[in-house]
Amino acid sequence: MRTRVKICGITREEDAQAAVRYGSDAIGLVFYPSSPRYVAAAPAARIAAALPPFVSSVGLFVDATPGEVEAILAQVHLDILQFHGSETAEECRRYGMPYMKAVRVRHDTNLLQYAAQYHDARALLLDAYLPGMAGGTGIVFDWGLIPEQFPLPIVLAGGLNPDNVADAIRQVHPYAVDVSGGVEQAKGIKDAAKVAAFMQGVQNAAL
Ligand SMILES: O=C(O)c1ccccc1NCC(=O)[C@H](O)[C@H](O)COP(=O)(O)O
Repeated sequence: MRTRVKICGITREEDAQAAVRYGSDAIGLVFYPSSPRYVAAAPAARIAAALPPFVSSVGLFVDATPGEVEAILAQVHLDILQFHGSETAEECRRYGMPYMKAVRVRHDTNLLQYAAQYHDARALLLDAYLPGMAGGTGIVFDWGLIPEQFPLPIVLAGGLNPDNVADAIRQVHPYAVDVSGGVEQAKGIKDAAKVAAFMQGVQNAAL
């Protein structure tokens, strides 16, 4: 099965269209006001509405209140929610929508315990741990910390780029890879050539 791709931190329609053009399966919209990749509801709604069928819109939240999430859901078509903070499983479930839980991995992280806790998540997104940063770090974590047998689909994130994504796929065999900084020209602004190179890297993993 082909490794799926999510390009996260999309703030502009042209970047979403480039992601789609080069074969991304999903785009991520960051609704975390402290992020340099934050996108407000109105442009996010336009970006999501312009996606073709079978390309998913993922809404990313970091410890947002239910009211904040509901306000986005009322305005933006989202296919799946991504919780990137310290949300409990109960908090992730409350919207009745498919969700992914991000886990920031460090040497003492018990990933199997997270998988049990968030057993109804569609996937666990594994990202690098960096104190003081919720995500989008551009840092690669030690993929050797991921158990070979894992009960949930894995979305591998953290410092992926066109040069390392094939190795990442060959080593981890994730369901999907997630990239933000590795395909940017500036924070929140994607680089179409890097997007194309990243997608080529994903394909190269299968060669
Ligand atoms: O992108 C951000 O600024 C961000 C801020 C807070 C939480 C999550 C954030 N981004 C998440 C992602 O873009 C991806 O899921 C992932 O972390 C990949 O980022 P990168 O290492 O830059 O490829």
